Amino acid sequence: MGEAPAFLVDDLQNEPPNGFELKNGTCKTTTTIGDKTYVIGGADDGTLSIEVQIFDRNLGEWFHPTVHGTKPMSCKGHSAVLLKDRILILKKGSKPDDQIWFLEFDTQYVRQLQKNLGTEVVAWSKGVTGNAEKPIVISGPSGVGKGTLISMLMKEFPTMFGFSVSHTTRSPRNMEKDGVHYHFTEKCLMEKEIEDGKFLEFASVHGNLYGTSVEAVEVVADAGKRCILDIDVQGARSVRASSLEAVFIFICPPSMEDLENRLRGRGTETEEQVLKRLRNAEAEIKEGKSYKIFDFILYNDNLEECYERLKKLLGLDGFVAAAPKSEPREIILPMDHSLSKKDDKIIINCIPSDKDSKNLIMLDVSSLKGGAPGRTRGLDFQAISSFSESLTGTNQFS
Ligand SMILES: Nc1nc2c(ncn2[C@@H]2O[C@H](COP(=O)(O)OP(=O)(O)O)[C@@H](O)[C@H]2O)c(=O)[nH]1
Ligand SMILES: Nc1ncnc2c1ncn2[C@@H]1O[C@H](COP(=O)(O)OP(=O)(O)O)[C@@H](O)[C@H]1O
Repeated sequence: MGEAPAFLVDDLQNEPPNGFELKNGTCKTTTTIGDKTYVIGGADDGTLSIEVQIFDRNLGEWFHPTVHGTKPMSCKGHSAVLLKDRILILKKGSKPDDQIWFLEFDTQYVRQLQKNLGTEVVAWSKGVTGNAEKPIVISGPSGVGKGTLISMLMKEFPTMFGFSVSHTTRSPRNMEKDGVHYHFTEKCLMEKEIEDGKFLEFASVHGNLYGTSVEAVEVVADAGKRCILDIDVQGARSVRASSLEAVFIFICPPSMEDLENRLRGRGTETEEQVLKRLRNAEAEIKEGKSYKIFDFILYNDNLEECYERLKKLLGLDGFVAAAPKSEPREIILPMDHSLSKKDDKIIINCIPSDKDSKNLIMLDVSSLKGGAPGRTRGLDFQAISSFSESLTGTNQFS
């Protein structure tokens, strides 16, 4: 709860329209939803983040909501447009990949947090154009050949697939590099990050903590690649229960004897660790074969044959590795622009710097996907030089 500056209370009690930019030099906007006005803007305390305050018009009181997600860095100004369950923020004078953000106030993620915490919650997510392909979850007992198959796939299709780098509290093996094979971390640090909602899933496996951070999956999609997750059966179950749509593949050994030989042959575990992994393998194989979690089971008997079957089920048999995908389209929003909204289309009217430039940009928000704690994907941009009468001239934010 806090005191509002007098000028702000005056502004707010006059019921400003949504998207209203407060004229006090603080680059703040207001958006009213029911009895609450969300004031969004750069912090006045010299920090580089955009702050959110809520003015409850009924009570005439201010409060700070609990803020989740990745916060945007401060900017020279922004515009705000109210959508169904989130506020679209267009940052002015920012880099193309940092212009569009969403402040969620009524998404499923926010509602769940509100229920758990019993406080007012908002969550930030960054807006990204285009969609991500469904991630591929690969599971199976230790030593079955998951890592080997994933390496083969990434080697043959380097521009198509990216690996989700998990966090783990186990120690690195000889050849393993931090940030490449795993993010090697401390238990207390990882537990704190799990509590902060930074993990999509986590599990205790063979006596260590492993987990997939939301960021690990998002950075792969940001690079325009399909994400591969190498996680245990418990983790696969958690992802299956989450909102992330994925393809689930279980890799099964031809026999326990083969599994034992591979594990021992790899020579990366102590005898005690080998025995623990073999004990856990029995339950994992039972669950994997039950088809409750997995869409496909692949038997890794002959490695080359198994790899061919993996490629086939991913639609890659006979596929010639493609040239790198083109860079995502980018549009630079000028500092000076005005906005209008009709249905799911937002028209950004740019004040042109030269007369030949296209001065209308249409932002389509009809197919938004995802959101906090990750990115909001599915945005589409189109530069247009003119637009139909029915859309221009409106200056309403609804
Ligand atoms: N739940 C979960 N399991 C993971 C994650 N990363 C790795 N694992 C699983 O943890 C288990 C042990 O992995 P690791 O220590 O690399 O040993 P390896 O499987 O014998 O190579 C394997 O079943 C992995 O699939 C993760 O982020 N989440
Ligand atoms: N089909 C196979 N036949 C024989 N050895 C295999 C096969 N697939 C993998 N291996 C070997 O088994 C060991 C374990 O494979 P790895 O990919 O590390 O398993 P995981 O990642 O599932 O723990 C490695 O030494 C690998 O070279």
